Amino acid sequence: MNKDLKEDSSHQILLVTACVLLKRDGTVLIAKRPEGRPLAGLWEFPGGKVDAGEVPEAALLRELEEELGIRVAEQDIEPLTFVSHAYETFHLLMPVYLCRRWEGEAQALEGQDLAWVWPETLSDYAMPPADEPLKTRLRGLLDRSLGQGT
Ligand SMILES: Nc1nc2c([nH]c(=O)n2[C@@H]2O[C@H](COP(=O)(O)OP(=O)(O)OP(=O)(O)O)[C@@H](O)[C@H]2O)c(=O)[nH]1
Repeated sequence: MNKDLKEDSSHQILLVTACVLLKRDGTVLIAKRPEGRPLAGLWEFPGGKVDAGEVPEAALLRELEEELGIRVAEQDIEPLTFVSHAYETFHLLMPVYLCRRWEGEAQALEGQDLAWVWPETLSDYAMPPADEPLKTRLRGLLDRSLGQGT
């Protein structure tokens, strides 16, 4: 373990779930964090913190309903990748799921801007530092996942 990792180990791990909602046309949903919140103005994948006593999948389904008003069944989310990123004051551990089927139309229920974007254009959007590696990784992951025809 290098020195930086050791120092980071004193930080609290924050477990946050995120979702790549993928439409049939190949676009994915990103949401802009509203003013007044940390990292305001940055685009991110829908999701949020896992509450104490909650399992990540339940947290994700709850957040998707609260933030976007869509209902997702647990069997319709699948693990896609994860992010492990050291922020100044906490260490983010973020499982990222893929979802291709949901009920309802995504609405901005928390005052956030929403955008359906092509994965290859994610680099045009300012995202939190933790999401930077996802911008390039996602395209390959989605190609592979769709190639499986699941
Ligand atoms: N949902 C989500 N959170 C992300 C992403 N990238 C990233 O760094 N985060 C960080 O993960 C944390 C999620 O916190 P949040 O404030 O959205 O969680 P929440 O919806 O439960 O908010 P709350 O504290 O108001 O209940 C924030 O520190 C946010 O910056 C991402 O792509 N999606």
